[in-house]
Amino acid sequence: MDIITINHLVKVYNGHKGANGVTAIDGMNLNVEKGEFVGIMGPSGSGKTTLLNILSGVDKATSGEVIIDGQDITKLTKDQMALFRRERIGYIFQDFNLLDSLTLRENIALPLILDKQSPNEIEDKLAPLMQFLGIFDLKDKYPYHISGGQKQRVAAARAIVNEPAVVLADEPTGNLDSKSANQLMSTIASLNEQWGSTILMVSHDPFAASFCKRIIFIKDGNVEMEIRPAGDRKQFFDQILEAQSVIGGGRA
Ligand SMILES: Nc1ncnc2c1ncn2[C@@H]1O[C@H](COP(=O)(O)OP(=O)(O)OP(=O)(O)O)[C@@H](O)[C@H]1O
Repeated sequence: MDIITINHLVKVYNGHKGANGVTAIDGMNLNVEKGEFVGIMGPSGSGKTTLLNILSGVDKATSGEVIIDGQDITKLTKDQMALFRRERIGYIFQDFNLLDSLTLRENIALPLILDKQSPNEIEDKLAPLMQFLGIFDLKDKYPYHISGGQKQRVAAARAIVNEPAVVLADEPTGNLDSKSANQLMSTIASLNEQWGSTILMVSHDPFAASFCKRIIFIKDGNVEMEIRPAGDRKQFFDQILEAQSVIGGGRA
């Protein structure tokens, strides 16, 4: 079952009033199935951020359809989109965006509190998730009391606590050393494999991308090619490097 269906998506920046704008997305078609872990790669300027911004409703498509969990988000008003985003989309950001004045438990519960769920409902969702991620014993601590790796797991828990249709991750390993990047990607992969979350991740980093189950390479605002692992993760890493050498996609 598709959880994301993108049909003939076009995004032109500054194309109004007869001006020739910049075409960032150029008639893209793309499907993501429920439970997939998809990486989006491509050279600088190929349209990755624009695609993520449209999926998250930060930016409006110029034309085309973007159907997430049965809803064409291009048809939503600003307020409807804000609600849809809060209820149906989870995010993992580069800098985690945890709130220092809240405990870890409160940080994770925030989407549920905003959704006005009862304390019992919230507890029922939080406890198994925190246990799964190995952060249950830290629940009453504050972000400045815990390590970077633990912060990542709290951010991952917050991204999926309200069972979003899809989790969007934007360069999640961008600021991390290689050990932390490995830990974060293992956590994200376990959310996908064991918790069943659908994840779409934009990354320049072949190591991070090697945890994905499918990688879509975009170029000039369109899907150029896609690859799936032919063997283990090391082999997939080599496949990614090879694909990048064909179309470009390292940090320009
Ligand atoms: N707000 C904007 N106004 C005008 N043009 C824009 C805007 N944002 C992006 N663009 C252009 O759209 C194209 C796609 O940009 P985008 O940021 O989506 O690429 P990207 O693949 O995410 O690049 P990077 O890997 O460098 O982050 C580029 O030509 C860029 O210059």
